Amino acid sequence: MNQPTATRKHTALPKARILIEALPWLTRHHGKTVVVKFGGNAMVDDELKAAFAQDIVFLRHAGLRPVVVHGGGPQISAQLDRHGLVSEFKAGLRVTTDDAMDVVRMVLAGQVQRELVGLLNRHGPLAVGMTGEDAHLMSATKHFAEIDGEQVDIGRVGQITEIDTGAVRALLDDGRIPVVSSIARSADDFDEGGHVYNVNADTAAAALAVALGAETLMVLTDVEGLYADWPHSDEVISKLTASQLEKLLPELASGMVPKMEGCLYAVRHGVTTARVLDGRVPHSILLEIFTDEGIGTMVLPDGTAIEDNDKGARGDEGEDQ
Ligand SMILES: Nc1ncnc2c1ncn2[C@@H]1O[C@H](COP(=O)(O)OP(=O)(O)O)[C@@H](O)[C@H]1O
Ligand SMILES: CC(=O)N[C@@H](CCC(=O)OP(=O)(O)O)C(=O)O
Repeated sequence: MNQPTATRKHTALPKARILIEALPWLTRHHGKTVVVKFGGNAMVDDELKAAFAQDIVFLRHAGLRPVVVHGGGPQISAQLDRHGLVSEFKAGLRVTTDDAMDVVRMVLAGQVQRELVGLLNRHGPLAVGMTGEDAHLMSATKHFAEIDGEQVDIGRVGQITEIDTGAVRALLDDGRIPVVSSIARSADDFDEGGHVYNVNADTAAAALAVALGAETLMVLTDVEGLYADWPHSDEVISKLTASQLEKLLPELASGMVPKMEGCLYAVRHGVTTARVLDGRVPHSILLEIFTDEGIGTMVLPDGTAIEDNDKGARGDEGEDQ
């Protein structure tokens, strides 16, 4: 009779330790806003998406204010393909014709966002989906890609000019979880209304994190973090400062460009840490936050001490050093 009780107590100890490890983090971040970008490449299967939703709901119940910005690049490409439209990227951004824009909007707002809202709301009436068009959340003008010093027209790709955080803040104050699709309303004078722009989701997440005065930006993708010498090596850079990242930017390729530019912009404009995490690892958000090990790449503002092999410093996010 006594034996099973003793065994139960014993096996519960590591779980209790994990919760205790999280206590300082929870205390410090209570009430803080965290923007989490869920990349299309990280939405590998239903189990991972459900685990992502659980992590976000956990953050919300732990007293944080999570905001989700989602991607959907591969999902858009698949749908364009079904419509017989080709996917072309320049400087990491999708060349977006007017026809492609309809598909982008349909997939992001009508498919990916709806699925995430549904998964989050399995846990209660928490998530509310919106795009940058709603309540003027994101306004944008036409963005030209810079390639070899030239400004290249890549269609209906937008550059965010203004963010009105009113609706997102109201939802957060109401205990909801905003789920944002990276489509912006046009702020161009020649557009008489109704026109929208396709904004890279990493860029949108970083801009929203800054506008909300978020504590943390987390970017979930399909690699372990920022590789030092991609594609030749899989050595992940675990921590780097804004200046160190700035020096690396010209060497980065494809989807990592807007991702790391976004992280740099965020930490240069008041966000305390920006992290790139492997979204293919189930519960990567909770692992990063609630254990001392930490995974992925952390970008810190300049002037923050980076102590290698200091696991405690990871958990503490470096602010207090
Ligand atoms: N230095 C680098 N470190 C890691 N990944 C890199 C690097 N440079 C380019 N990449 C590429 O960037 C991809 C992630 O960007 P992207 O495909 O846009 O993902 P997401 O859909 O999550 O936004 C990786 O899968 C990898 O192919
Ligand atoms: C302008 C531009 O490139 N927009 C992206 C928007 C979606 C996105 O960014 O999705 P991921 O985060 O999954 O890559 C696109 O059309 O693919």
